[in-house]
Amino acid sequence: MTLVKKGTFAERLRQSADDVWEAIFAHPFVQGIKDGTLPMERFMYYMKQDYVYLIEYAKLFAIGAVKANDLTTMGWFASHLDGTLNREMDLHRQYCAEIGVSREELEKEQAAPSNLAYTHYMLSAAQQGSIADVMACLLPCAWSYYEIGMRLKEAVGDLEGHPYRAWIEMYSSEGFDVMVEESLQFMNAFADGKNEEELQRLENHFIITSKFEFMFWDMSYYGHEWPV
Ligand SMILES: Cc1ncc(C[n+]2csc(CCO)c2C)c(N)n1
Repeated sequence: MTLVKKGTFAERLRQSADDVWEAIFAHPFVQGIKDGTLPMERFMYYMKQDYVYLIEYAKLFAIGAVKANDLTTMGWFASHLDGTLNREMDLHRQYCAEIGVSREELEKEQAAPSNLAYTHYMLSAAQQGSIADVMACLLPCAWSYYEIGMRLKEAVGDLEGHPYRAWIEMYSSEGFDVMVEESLQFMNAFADGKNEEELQRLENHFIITSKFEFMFWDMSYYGHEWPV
């Protein structure tokens, strides 16, 4: 299940945020997806917020492509920019179409405070930093979803008739593990040769974006909106 190799920088990152990740796995929103008990109305709120999140998140792949030092890396970021916009977001468009929420309505969704803070933190760190900063911010998003997807699929077993089947299948699908594994390899390569101060900055990005992942689940479950 774990893709991380011992002694790598990625392992250091994973360990440094382990308590945050455990809180994510135990969160009632994630547990509710697993049991199928999460109210569909909360799930749809999450999907709409996630849709506008992904538009901003996808820009990190674009920044990564600009900051890449070779064509293989540039191509990897470009292909995931395409994948996010045209495949992952299709899942959201499909769920929304099923309950009568149009594409236009999805695009008009206003980001809630935690959502806006999360994407702005990543975009600022990515723009100011190197490709290593871009990857440290991107990683918790893809990697934590991979671990959630694997845990949920294992716990649920047969997904037939499960209300969140498409969601669980997307994040536990083959191909997604490849994406995460490649991200870890890039992270280790980008961290190579960096001094301790730089590594700590990357670790800090990883911990903060992991905490934002928790906040995204929390916001989706409790509906933390703008106070006025
Ligand atoms: C808040 C939030 N965090 C993580 C993901 C998952 N995710 C976003 S982009 C990507 C990689 C490939 O497109 C993955 C796995 C999400 N949807 N929403």
